[in-house]
Amino acid sequence: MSASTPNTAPDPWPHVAAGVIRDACRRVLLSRRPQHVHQGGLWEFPGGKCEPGETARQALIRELAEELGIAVTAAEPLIQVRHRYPDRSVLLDVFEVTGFEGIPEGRENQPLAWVALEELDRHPLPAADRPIVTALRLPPRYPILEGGRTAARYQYWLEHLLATEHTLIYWRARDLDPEAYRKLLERFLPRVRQAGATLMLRADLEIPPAPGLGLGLHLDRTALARCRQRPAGWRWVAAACHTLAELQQAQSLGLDFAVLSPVLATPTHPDARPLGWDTAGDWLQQVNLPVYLLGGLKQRHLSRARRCGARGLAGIRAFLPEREFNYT
Ligand SMILES: Nc1nc2c([nH]c(=O)n2[C@@H]2O[C@H](COP(=O)(O)OP(=O)(O)OP(=O)(O)O)[C@@H](O)[C@H]2O)c(=O)[nH]1
Ligand SMILES: [Mg+2]
Repeated sequence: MSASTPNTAPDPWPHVAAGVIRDACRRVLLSRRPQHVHQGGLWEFPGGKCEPGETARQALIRELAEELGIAVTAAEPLIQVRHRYPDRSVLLDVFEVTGFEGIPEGRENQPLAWVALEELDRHPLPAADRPIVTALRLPPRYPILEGGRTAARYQYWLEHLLATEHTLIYWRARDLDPEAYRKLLERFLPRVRQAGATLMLRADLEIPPAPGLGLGLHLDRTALARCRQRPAGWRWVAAACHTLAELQQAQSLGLDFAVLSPVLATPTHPDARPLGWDTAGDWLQQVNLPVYLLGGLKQRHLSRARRCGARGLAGIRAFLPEREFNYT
């Protein structure tokens, strides 16, 4: 069910709207559930069940007025999560509240806490909330470094991305031989760490993990098919997916996020049949993973991608200066 579809009972997945509210320091607001209710005593993103005939957005606005005394003026979809607890199932429709009036207070006497994203692990949340926390820690854009050919151009592109505040970058560079790839990685690492960014590495080169260095692993199709459990030691592990079965495989392995492609036609893969927005949106509803959409997308497609259920956009050309691709 999409965020704009009114809720009609009976629903095997009771629909719940929840909101991520931030303060000026980017901390998020949690409230503690009373002991006697479902998942009692745990912290949660404020919200509650949709009433019959209500959309998730309407429920969000009503619940946050009732529970916190604030008036939501703007909210964007963050992620949908379907989760089966032993005693019930829920469909959580999570929004980032980007505008509100009033000061949040516990109108139902529930304790509130403003928590930095790095501190969220200290607040026990319901199991369904894990992909929500991951989605919050991931940025909306996932640039892919590819087609640079020379070390100098790759270095220039990396600096461009870091300077434009990209904090998650896929170091793919299939046009370099493994030796050149590794050498450049050594050169990039201090810069990436200094910028507080994460560099995702190709899985086929079998570079060992180095915890604490800001590195992640991006599994291509072959690596995903071979993978039996989430590789340990990486900040993030992601998978390139092209089918619903691959998205489901990434989810069941406990990977952190996926990239789904190609959404639109793209000159880099002229033979690949684009999925289109509708199929991509349909598949995204069936998994709980944060997913980036890739393939023929431009920066202007970000809000469409998010409405479709994606965390954001991945791209090669979309994040670099256009003229950089005019060389021959
Ligand atoms: N609001 C909220 N609910 C969550 C989260 N995670 C999660 O599993 N849930 C589940 O979603 C359901 C929310 O229902 P609720 O009981 O809070 O609903 P409500 O605010 O309308 O309360 P009410 O039924 O007492 O009026 C619960 O089963 C709760 O365990 C979360 O982060 N926020
Ligand atoms: Mg509630």
